[in-house]
Amino acid sequence: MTHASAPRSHAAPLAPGPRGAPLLGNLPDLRRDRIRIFLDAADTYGDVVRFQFGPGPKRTGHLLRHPDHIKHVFIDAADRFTKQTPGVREVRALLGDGLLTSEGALWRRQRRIAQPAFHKQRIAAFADVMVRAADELVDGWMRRPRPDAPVDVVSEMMRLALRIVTETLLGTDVPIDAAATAHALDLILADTRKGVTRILKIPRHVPTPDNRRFQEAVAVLDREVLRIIEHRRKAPEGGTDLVSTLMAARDPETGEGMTDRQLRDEVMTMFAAGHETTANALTWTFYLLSTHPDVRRRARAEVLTGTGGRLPTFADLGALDLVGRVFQESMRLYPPAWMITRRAAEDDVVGGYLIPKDSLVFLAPYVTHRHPAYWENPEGFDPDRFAGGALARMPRFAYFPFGGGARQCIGSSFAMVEGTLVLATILRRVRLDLVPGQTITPEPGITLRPRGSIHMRVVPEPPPT
Ligand code: HEM
Repeated sequence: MTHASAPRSHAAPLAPGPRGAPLLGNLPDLRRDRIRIFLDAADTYGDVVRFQFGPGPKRTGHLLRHPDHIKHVFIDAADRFTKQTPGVREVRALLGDGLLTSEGALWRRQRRIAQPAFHKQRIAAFADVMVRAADELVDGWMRRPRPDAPVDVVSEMMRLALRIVTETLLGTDVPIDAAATAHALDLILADTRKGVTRILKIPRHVPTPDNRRFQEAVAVLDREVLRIIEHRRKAPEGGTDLVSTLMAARDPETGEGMTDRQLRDEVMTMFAAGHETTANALTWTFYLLSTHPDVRRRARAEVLTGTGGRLPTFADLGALDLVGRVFQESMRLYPPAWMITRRAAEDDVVGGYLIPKDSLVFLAPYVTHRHPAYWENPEGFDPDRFAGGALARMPRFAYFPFGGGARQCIGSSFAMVEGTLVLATILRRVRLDLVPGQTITPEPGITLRPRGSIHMRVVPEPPPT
């Protein structure tokens, strides 16, 4: 079996795929349950599956499951694929032309400017903030009249990750209106989710009730982001946080700084991309630990021995091997960026099939992370599958929760450190037990959230000795 992906060829056949309705193709099915349809289609048709959302290549999408095909799109043929996709068009209404959505020379310049804020030393300096924020979250739970009353882990993790990203990257002690921000983001994400698969596209400027609500929510976030920027402007020169770095950056050719609009787009991007994803990963992790008490017990034991019972630090990360693997395995089963999309800028051939110019490719960590050729018992939660550097012995893109190539997540190390330290800090003091009777299902939007809330009871652990 060969998975080599050759350059353009018009002789290549179209990929197989499920038959759809006459006009809308597979769109009605995908609107119903994208995850199930993708998994079933890959089982039935193999590593390259074609979906049709209407007539023409623009309404054609290819699910690519094989690690070599993922590498082809991210690395080998990266210049043949763009981010001109429905998802990016939707999030651009909020993020403008920030790092996640821009392309070409603008993206290259912005990435170069932002990169130093994510160097290992910087992340080490953020570790204390991450641990303190998580420990204070537990303090808050314990101070309630009934400390063991259930909490909604979805919103608690969102609040925590929002605090961490604002206090570290955005370098601000401006109190963010967390409730208003979370509400606005919820609304925007829900609307964006609908937008990607909406059959009838209504332009954003048409004042429908949905569009009005969307614009109001964007205005709430704009207000918070502008507060951060104004606060930075008033601060003395020479801050080392990301916002200061972006403000101080000068174009080497023109000597010009970033416009207010560009600054707003970058801060909004970090604000949104820097907390939604990590919060979802943490939420899924606590859910999985509550359903696998043996793993939870082992992870807590590691926290206590690895740190001697005190609060964890950046230097402890090496001793938190299992905790890190728990986070990795949780992102295998529930990758927050569950599907990454690109558009073919020219005809290409992947796995022997034609990928016509203008059609889409779907790289879905959710699907590849369950590829039966690479993962034993793919639906099982088993952090030990990552033990002993197992990942290094697998094909590079069998696991890719942070994407790959030049557009790989800039915050991946930040997120791994945050995930591991937050888990260790919380596991040290409490256990989160799933309140029975809830049906937990993933909701595939731009990110993979649980549908609704997840209520969990906070159970204090014996104090570390
Ligand atoms: C568990 C947490 C996270 C996951 C799973 C995740 C996932 C991803 C993925 C898959 C991409 C690539 C998207 C694509 O190729 O289209 C990406 C890009 C990006 N992520 Fe993350 N991310 C996480 C955390 C973060 C954090 C903490 C930050 C910032 C503080 C961040 C900021 C960004 C930015 C700015 C980009 C765009 C990079 C570029 O195109 O140059 N992410 N992320």
